[in-house]
Amino acid sequence: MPDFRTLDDAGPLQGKRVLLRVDLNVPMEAGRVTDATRIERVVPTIREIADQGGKVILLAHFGRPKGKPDPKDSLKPILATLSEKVGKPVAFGEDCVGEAAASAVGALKDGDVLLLENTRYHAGEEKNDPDFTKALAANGDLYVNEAFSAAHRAHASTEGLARVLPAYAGRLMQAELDALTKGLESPARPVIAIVGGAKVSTKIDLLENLVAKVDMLVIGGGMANTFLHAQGKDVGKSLCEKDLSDTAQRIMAAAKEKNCTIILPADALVAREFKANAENETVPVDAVPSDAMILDVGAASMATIDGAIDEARTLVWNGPLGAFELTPFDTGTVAVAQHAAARTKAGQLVSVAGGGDTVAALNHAGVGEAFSYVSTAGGAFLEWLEGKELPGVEALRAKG
Ligand SMILES: Nc1ncnc2c1ncn2[C@@H]1O[C@H](COP(=O)(O)OP(=O)(O)O)[C@@H](O)[C@H]1O
Ligand SMILES: O=C(OP(=O)(O)O)[C@H](O)COP(=O)(O)O
Repeated sequence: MPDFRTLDDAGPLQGKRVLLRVDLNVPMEAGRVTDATRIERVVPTIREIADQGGKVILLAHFGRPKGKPDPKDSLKPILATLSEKVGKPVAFGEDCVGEAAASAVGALKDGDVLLLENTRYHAGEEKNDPDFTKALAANGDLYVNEAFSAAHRAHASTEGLARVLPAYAGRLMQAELDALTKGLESPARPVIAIVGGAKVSTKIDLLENLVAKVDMLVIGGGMANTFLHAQGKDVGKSLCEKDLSDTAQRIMAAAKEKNCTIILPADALVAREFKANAENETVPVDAVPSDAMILDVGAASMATIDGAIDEARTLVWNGPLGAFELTPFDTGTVAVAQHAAARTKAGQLVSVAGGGDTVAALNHAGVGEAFSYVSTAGGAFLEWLEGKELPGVEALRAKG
């Protein structure tokens, strides 16, 4: 039994304005959604509320616009895919608060669905500002949090609203917590974690706790470059947060103390341009040309990672090993994903992966269905794994 209220406790929804926080931070390319998993996973809840005659008002963020409107982070381009998946037209409000939001909400009939523009267009969102929370709450009778993948953020729409409106966990929120608890509460050992991707500064700190929970930690993607730099290697023009060298060193020391083996790439696929089919070569990580970027792990690293997976009985994975959206820099991520999927199918591995881009990468590798569980969450999943209470979930509990 969950220790917070769920949609089952919300009473009749007919005519109610339901503020439904979802995560629509989906991978996009040229204005089109390239992986709709996060949308598909919230559709049942949208339909459930609409079918009961509730007015569904979707709140979501996109990208990191830093408190100001920025057209490149508009949610409008997502509307077509959202409507298609929901199976009926979804209205759009040009702002999530104020007059634009109020009139869009006022125009809703029972069972209608409305998407409001990016909550992060307002500085009050990330500051969890009480006045901004009040402005959001003005358009709802109740609040349902369905955004497990943003629950590690204590923002107005993920945390604040739960404190000012009757608050409930959505079906996906419930399902994610149930599945992760069942799959990973007492994982079969050894446990291997793979952490890659591009959100280095927001994820690096949590590796310090993670090394105490897992037996092996594979570091790939942009995260690996930061560690290679901390080891004194020249990573050329690679995505790398050089000012986080101390943090990387601290994590390597913590891993040693906790007997967690850190696996960094030994070789890398490098290129001079960040584009598909850019001229590329495989080099050892201590021979990266100063004008090149590491865009994927090399073949020797893939073999090492596959070998480590063979020793493990549980895999947790967030963050692609390379820039998988661009061929051939998807090679490492695809090969390792397929290897993990084969081990899972053979009953030798429990594999749990998550994150907006990681899910897209697994689908790209054709193994989205083959993993034991695929979460919509990346950073939130890793924080949950560390044992941290997620602010978005905690706020729901307080209302329980
Ligand atoms: N070596 C690299 N250089 C540049 N970008 C990379 C590299 N490796 C991975 N990435 C990028 O990381 C992004 C995904 O990172 P992140 O957002 O942290 O993952 P998730 O959404 O799964 O949590 C992808 O867009 C991918 O292209
Ligand atoms: O995409 C997300 O997280 P993820 O990249 O960890 O999967 C969430 O929407 C959170 O976004 P944020 O990391 O900008 O707060």
